[in-house]
Amino acid sequence: MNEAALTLEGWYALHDFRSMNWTAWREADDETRAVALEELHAFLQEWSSVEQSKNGSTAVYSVVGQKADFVFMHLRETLEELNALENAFNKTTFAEYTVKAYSYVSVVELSNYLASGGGDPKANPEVMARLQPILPKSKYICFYPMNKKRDLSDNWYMLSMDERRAMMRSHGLIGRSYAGKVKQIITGSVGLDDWEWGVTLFSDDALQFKKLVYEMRFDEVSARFGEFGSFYVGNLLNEQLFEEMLKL
Ligand code: VOV
Repeated sequence: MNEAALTLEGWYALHDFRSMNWTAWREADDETRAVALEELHAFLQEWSSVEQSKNGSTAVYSVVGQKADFVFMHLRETLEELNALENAFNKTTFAEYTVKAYSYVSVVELSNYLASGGGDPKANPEVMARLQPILPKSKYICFYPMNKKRDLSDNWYMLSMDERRAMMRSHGLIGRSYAGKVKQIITGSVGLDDWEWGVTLFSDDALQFKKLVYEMRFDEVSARFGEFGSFYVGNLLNEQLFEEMLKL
């Protein structure tokens, strides 16, 4: 059997995409809308205190285009916590005015393709910071799921470790040239959701998503083996911006 890459897993991730039912929101009376906004604020504050105590992280973005209106990206230690928080949110009055648009379940993943040194990687604070990342609050987010191809002629999973490592090195070099411009969080989802990875990118310049993804299309690992799902792009929301977005 071919050699599987070794992976390290960190926090579980839930990308929860919602659309607003604007008709119902408009038809709600002022009091109901005020209760709904109050609940939304309480959740945003709770998520931010979880983040401050380093027990997880949450990023909130509006979504541009018709695929959704906003996304909550949550990172938590366990699937139970993710489940509890989505259920708690679904029980709110605010959630009654939202429609589920898409969701993605995965876990923060690092592979050993480019790993250096021995010892217990989880004893390394830099590795732990990558496995349990505090999500950047950059101006823009880009999310898409992807697979590596398993066709007869182009099957990633039939390549030797050395061939895959060489391609991942080239991938990493391109990625590194975007240091300071784009931050990536790769989450593995084999056995968890419909695609093999979730790719979440953060940047203060949305054009850098286009430039990075385009450049990677010419790199062998993406050019030959990359298969991509739908792309979601959005703008950072904080409590104030969320309220403005919901204002009628
Ligand atoms: C912002 C830039 C950036 C940087 C620096 C970067 C670097 C790296 C390194 C060093 C490594 C390998 C070790 C590890 O950390 O796991 C990876 C791993 C991975 N990547 Fe990446 N990637 C980036 C960015 C980046 C993008 C934009 C994409 C989407 C590809 C595209 O064509 O749209 C991507 C995908 C992945 C995936 C799916 C994996 C796991 C592959 C596997 O088979 O296991 N990635 N990636």
